[in-house]
Amino acid sequence: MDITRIGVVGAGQMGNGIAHVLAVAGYEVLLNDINQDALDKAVALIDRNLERQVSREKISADEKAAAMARISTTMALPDLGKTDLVIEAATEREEVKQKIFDALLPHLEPHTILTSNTSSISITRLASRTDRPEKFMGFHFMNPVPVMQLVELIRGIATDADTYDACLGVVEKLGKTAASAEDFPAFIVNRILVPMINEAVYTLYEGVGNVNSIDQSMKLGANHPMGPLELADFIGLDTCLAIMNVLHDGLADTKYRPCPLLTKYVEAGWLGRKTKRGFYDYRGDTPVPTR
Ligand SMILES: CC(=O)CC(=O)SCCNC(=O)CCNC(=O)[C@H](O)C(C)(C)COP(=O)(O)OP(=O)(O)OC[C@H]1O[C@@H](n2cnc3c(N)ncnc32)[C@H](O)[C@@H]1OP(=O)(O)O
Ligand SMILES: NC(=O)C1=CN([C@@H]2O[C@H](COP(=O)(O)OP(=O)(O)OC[C@H]3O[C@@H](n4cnc5c(N)ncnc54)[C@H](OP(=O)(O)O)[C@@H]3O)[C@@H](O)[C@H]2O)C=CC1
Repeated sequence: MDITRIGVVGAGQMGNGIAHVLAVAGYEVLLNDINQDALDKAVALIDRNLERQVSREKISADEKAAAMARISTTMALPDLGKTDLVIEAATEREEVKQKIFDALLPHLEPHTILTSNTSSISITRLASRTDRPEKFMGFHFMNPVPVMQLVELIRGIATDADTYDACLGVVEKLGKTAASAEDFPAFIVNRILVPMINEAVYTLYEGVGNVNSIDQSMKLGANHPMGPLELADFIGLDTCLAIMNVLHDGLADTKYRPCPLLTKYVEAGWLGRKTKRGFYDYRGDTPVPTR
């Protein structure tokens, strides 16, 4: 199947990165959000990240200009009706994603493939509530999208081979590597990574270490590029908590219970970098632990 126009729903940290790499690869991108401010910020951030790539000679100035010209934005979801593929990358809440699909489906052409960048939610369940479960699958990028090599591709129970192959073709055109994951809670990367982050929060909660010693231990002692609490702030504490809840509910095992301290940070609205406070406070020149 020939894919040329791609719709991206949600212009947060993942949506802007996804739009960026799709545009560089030559796709026409239509980026949607409910918030004009999020769209404006996403376009400004894409411009900045592309400029950094130009200055590091990863792409030319002409390639940057061509990529920017391929990105349009809209607050009207029906505008995505003319795309060949939609990648939904809105907030990690099933009811949010469900409402988006309900609103979008009447406008989609029959051939359009519908995918979700969800970190954890059942692809089969999301697909079952659409008119095209065979053309629905998980298209899971990693953060930061322009840097991370992997994309997890997750087939729902009804996803057909043509849909999988078309999405694989997009991943290959992006120069990224696909990993095929079965549709179980949080798939592969987050099934392993996010319980590790949750355990780091328990380590903090129980006073085994402080924010600095926990992050330093995993950076210097296990060669992780970021400490687990720094990484949690980078992913978003709301997203980490949502993933733990999906694991806990979906696998019915107490080993996945979210740490109460993670819940408390989310309740405070301290969601990490995106709200400037989480395990670290980002409002100054350098991040400072918040406890
Ligand atoms: C939650 C989920 O569903 C799934 C997930 O995504 S889980 C999260 C997965 N991601 C990770 O684990 C990231 C772990 N961290 C890292 O790999 C590294 O810290 C990092 C790549 C983010 C930054 O690396 P670093 O060496 O500290 O920084 P730095 O040297 O400044 O940047 C390295 C490159 O990344 C780019 N970069 C860094 N942050 C970026 C961002 N937010 N957006 C775009 N590009 C970025 C830089 O421009 C630089 O590019 P070049 O190599 O082309 O020069
Ligand atoms: N963060 C990460 O490291 C990763 C996240 N993901 C997944 O990607 C998705 C997005 O995450 P992320 O980008 O981090 O989240 P963000 O919170 O950064 O962005 C989500 C964006 O979606 C917008 N949004 C909310 N509701 C709607 C709607 N109905 N229509 C259109 N846009 C909407 C939000 O607007 P507003 O702010 O106004 O609510 C916000 O701009 C989630 O499913 C997440 O699990 C996948 C891989 C990695």
